[in-house]
Amino acid sequence: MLTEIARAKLNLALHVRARRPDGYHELETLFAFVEYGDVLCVAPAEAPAFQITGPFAAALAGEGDNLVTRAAARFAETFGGGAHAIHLEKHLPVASGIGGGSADAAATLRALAGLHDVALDDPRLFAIADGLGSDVPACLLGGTAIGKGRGERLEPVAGMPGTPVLLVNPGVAVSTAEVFRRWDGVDRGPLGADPLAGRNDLEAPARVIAPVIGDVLEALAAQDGVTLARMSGSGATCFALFEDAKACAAAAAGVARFGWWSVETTLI
Ligand SMILES: C[C@](O)(CO)[C@H](O)COP(=O)(O)OP(=O)(O)OC[C@H]1O[C@@H](n2ccc(N)nc2=O)[C@H](O)[C@@H]1O
Ligand SMILES: Nc1ncnc2c1ncn2[C@@H]1O[C@H](COP(=O)(O)OP(=O)(O)OP(=O)(O)O)[C@@H](O)[C@H]1O
Repeated sequence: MLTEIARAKLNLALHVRARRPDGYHELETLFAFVEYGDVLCVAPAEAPAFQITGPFAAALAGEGDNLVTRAAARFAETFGGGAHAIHLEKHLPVASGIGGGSADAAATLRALAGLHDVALDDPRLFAIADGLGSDVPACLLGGTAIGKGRGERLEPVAGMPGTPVLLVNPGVAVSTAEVFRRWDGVDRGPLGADPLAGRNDLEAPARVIAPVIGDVLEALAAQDGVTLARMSGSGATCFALFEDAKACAAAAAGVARFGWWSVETTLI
């Protein structure tokens, strides 16, 4: 059996540059990952089996089309390897901008590659990831990287490992497609030399759908020791980076009264 952590993805900055004829948008983003994530266990089995447990399992109950089983099916079509029993422990809020489903799909591919001696840099694995979603290649790479195109043109860059992060989600699921549809079409420029000085261009359209995102950002920005507070992906999860773990813990206590989902973790 192989266990993989499907770590949450953050877009430390996300610049939307243009809408393409295929309906997708050209992005420039700084991807980073945190320690915290879903837990995926994969073992060879007589017949395929898939089980979801954990705090956010209910949000996926009844959805036949999980990204985990889709990833496993694509892997089997390309590499064979027989049936597997897969267990997903769902800790990340669903449809929340931190790429939970994408991370699960990438963790599935990594686990199956490990079980069947497929190299993680095999281009066929990357092609499967690319076909499953815009964030899946970045999750397969799993480290800090600049993403261009739909997010699949990746260039690894130095990260800030160990930086304390507070994730906060106000409990509103936001559809990625709808947020992109509401983008105003204005190209506000590329990621600069310091991507942290950038922005998340999806924040404004996401706030129209879920105004509570503004409350989350305001609460995070007001905490002591915050170096950056921003929304991730298409929302509604927001993150704050802190000078030290003590400030992060104090901020977690500071926002607890709102009753939002929150997790203290670190960048990898
Ligand atoms: C917002 C981000 O999370 C930033 O990392 C990603 O761009 C979204 O990645 P994802 O959830 O894997 O998204 P996908 O499943 O590929 O696309 C969902 C929908 O979002 C829209 N979409 C997504 C990515 C992109 N570059 N442009 C888009 O317009 C499309 O309408 C698409 O049908
Ligand atoms: N294993 C999974 N975990 C979460 N969502 C899944 C999974 N499999 C399929 N889905 C579907 O994918 C949709 C998007 O979920 P996900 O949590 O990946 O969104 P997200 O956090 O907004 O991602 P992104 O940041 O990539 O936009 C969900 O609404 C759900 O229907």
